[in-house]
Amino acid sequence: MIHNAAPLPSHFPSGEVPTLHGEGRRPAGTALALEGITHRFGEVTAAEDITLDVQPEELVCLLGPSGCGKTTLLRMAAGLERPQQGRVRVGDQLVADSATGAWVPPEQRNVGLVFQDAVLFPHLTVLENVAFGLNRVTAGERERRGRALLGQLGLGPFADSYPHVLSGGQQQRVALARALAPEPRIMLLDEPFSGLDARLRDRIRDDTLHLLKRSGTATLLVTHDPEEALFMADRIAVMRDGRIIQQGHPIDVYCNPADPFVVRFFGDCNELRGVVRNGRVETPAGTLEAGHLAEGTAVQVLIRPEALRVLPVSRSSEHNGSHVLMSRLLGRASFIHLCVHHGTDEYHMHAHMPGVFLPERDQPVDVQLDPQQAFVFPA
Ligand SMILES: Nc1ncnc2c1ncn2[C@@H]1O[C@H](COP(=O)(O)OP(=O)(O)OP(=O)(O)O)[C@@H](O)[C@H]1O
Repeated sequence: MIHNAAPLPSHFPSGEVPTLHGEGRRPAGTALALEGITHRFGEVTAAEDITLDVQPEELVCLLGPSGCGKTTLLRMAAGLERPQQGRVRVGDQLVADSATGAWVPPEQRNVGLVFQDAVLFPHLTVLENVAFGLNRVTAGERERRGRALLGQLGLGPFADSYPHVLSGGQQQRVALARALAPEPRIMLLDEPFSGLDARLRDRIRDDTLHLLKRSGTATLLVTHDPEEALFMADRIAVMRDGRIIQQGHPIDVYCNPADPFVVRFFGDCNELRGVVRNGRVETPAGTLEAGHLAEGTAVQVLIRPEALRVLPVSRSSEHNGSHVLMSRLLGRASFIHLCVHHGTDEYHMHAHMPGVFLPERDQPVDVQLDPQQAFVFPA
């Protein structure tokens, strides 16, 4: 059975992103900790015994499909939702504890919040919006910091404009600057780029990443977009149905997925069935190690399209008959529909090849398998 599935230049030439925090002001200790959070809305379990931390300067992505509970966790960190069970800490401060009823309201948590739709104060200028939360510093310092942040995000010329003259992407950057201005202990970003068109989104993502990293701000980013998580995250926590099913470095999550759901979530793949024989599993494209799985175990095999290398060969009577059904250019890669012969069986498989690689229909091919992009799980 087969399941079918450039950033623009940054504002900041490499190494030129200004620093928000002064040197030596890096915070110590965990920036955010969610401990044993369980939360239900009626029959729906939005969070089930969630434990997650964000370290200083770290960018953690909560990644999962719609409705899995990402926003609920972010809202608990922000203080917009009280956990029915569990604790929340921001820095050293216990801000919510279901056992004792301890509760610190959002405005006292030292968190920065940015949602999908930037909501700016329409009656304040862009600079006044950014300086809004800076009420403990002098007017001069407010203006200096506000202008510095706007400059870092390429919005300096708009400082004295009102929000309605800005594009959606510019408004989103102002919202980011406003949230960053008070130097929060943690930034909480909920799908902040999803309302933007693709090219603008790539650019704002890139600018945001550089700004957060240079400012050393710990960040929890909610996204349903696996590419965004890979681009932004130091650590990814994959969620499904209110649970974190895997967390780790992006490479671990991508290359050592915990289960088929995680593999599929990063992109459609070729799915096959097999059986462990002599510690290995045979597939139409090649043989895979079965790891610790016992002899005779029925398995499912998930093969990413990029795991398949397609080699055109000349037509001959010795060739096994594997051939191209269709080729399409996706842009940076080419997508090839294959009919792969294996014994007396034929399999429809999908391959991704880098660049422009468009073999014609019926072209005989050999297919090679990169085992690092193929995964075996008990069926
Ligand atoms: N206030 C609420 N009342 C009732 N159900 C809610 C409420 N908030 C969230 N839910 C439900 O809890 C579950 C988790 O929702 P949540 O918004 O946290 O998921 P999500 O992963 O952020 O999804 P999305 O990406 O679509 O925002 C969903 O089934 C949602 O319908």
